[in-house]
Amino acid sequence: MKKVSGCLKINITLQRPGFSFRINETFKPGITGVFGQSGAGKTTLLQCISGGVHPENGYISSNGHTLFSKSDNVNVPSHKRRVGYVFQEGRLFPHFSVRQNLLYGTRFRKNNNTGNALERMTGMLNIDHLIDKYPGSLSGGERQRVALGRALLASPEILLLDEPFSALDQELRQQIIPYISKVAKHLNIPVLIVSHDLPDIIKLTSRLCLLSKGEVVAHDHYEALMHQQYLFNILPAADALNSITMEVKSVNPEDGMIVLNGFGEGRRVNVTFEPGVHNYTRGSKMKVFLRPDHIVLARGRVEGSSFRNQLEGRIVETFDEGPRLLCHVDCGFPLVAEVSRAAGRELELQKGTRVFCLFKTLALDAVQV
Ligand SMILES: Nc1ncnc2c1ncn2[C@@H]1O[C@H](COP(=O)(O)OP(=O)(O)OP(=O)(O)O)[C@@H](O)[C@H]1O
Repeated sequence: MKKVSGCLKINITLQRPGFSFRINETFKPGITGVFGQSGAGKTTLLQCISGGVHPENGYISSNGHTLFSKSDNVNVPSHKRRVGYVFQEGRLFPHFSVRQNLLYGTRFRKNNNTGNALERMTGMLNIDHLIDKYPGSLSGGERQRVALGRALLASPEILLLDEPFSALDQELRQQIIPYISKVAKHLNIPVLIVSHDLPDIIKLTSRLCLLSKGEVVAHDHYEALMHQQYLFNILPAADALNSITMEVKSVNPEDGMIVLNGFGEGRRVNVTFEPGVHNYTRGSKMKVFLRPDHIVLARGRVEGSSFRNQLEGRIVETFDEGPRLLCHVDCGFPLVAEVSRAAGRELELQKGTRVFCLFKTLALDAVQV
């Protein structure tokens, strides 16, 4: 696949009855997760990039090429933009077989290794057995995988994925996620993913663009956004996840347990793994995910319990979220814990309170980075 490296620059406005869209952002090569409540303008953003919707003012450029410019009267038609667009429901050509749909994706390829690329793609997405079928006889998940393959085979300069995982079961998501990640790295192009599934997105990227009422309210790394109140105005608190980068300190295959080191002694976290399925080596980096409502806060260490992880820290901020209280805890690295307001009151949890964050190893989800 040809390596291209370039930014997607967008500075546009668009007016609809009751909705103003205004965006001035640069998307670097790599994956950016696009989040926002329903009607925030996520699909409008993707459609402006693909050429399906025309902004009223401004410009869009990709890798230094102008796709749209009001002042220069440029508006490259959709089919001439090197944009791969994968929709929630796939949108394949119904009268084409899977093979023909995939080959349609190769029409812009300049080299002649189409057959190899097709074979690699079908193997990777587990669709080789479907190659002679027609979209009408495929399941939603199968259609989605073919649509993804078709978009990638076109060697796009920009890849847009609109809710790409929603039709896939958990197993297929886990298969495709690393593949999307690998492709994004290899192609080195901007990839924008609209998804409501935060855990899947932050396994792919930590870069998020948050939209609200047609405007970008934040474009930053998830770890930084996690500690901003406005993330919780957009995301339900239950969807938020702690994401911590740690290092493997020791591996114990007998117990299926790895010990990870955070920052400094005493900041160790135990994670389970399946020996034989995953191989971890000392010193490798891991990303650990932990839901705020899977953390128990205690005023002291709890003896004689099954909690393998008890991290001491201090509350740096609290946020009222209706019946819940979000506590931002500094325990060498930042953690957000969610408790009921009643529990917060009884334990007198407030800024400065010393607490222990307790969580089971099984509450953690870890991926190698
Ligand atoms: N073709 C259209 N004509 C007029 N208004 C539209 C059109 N398409 C979308 N809108 C409006 O533009 C706004 C943004 O819509 P958009 O589809 O971009 O939101 P979204 O963030 O993708 O929402 P969702 O998560 O529900 O898909 C909404 O107020 C929507 O009603």
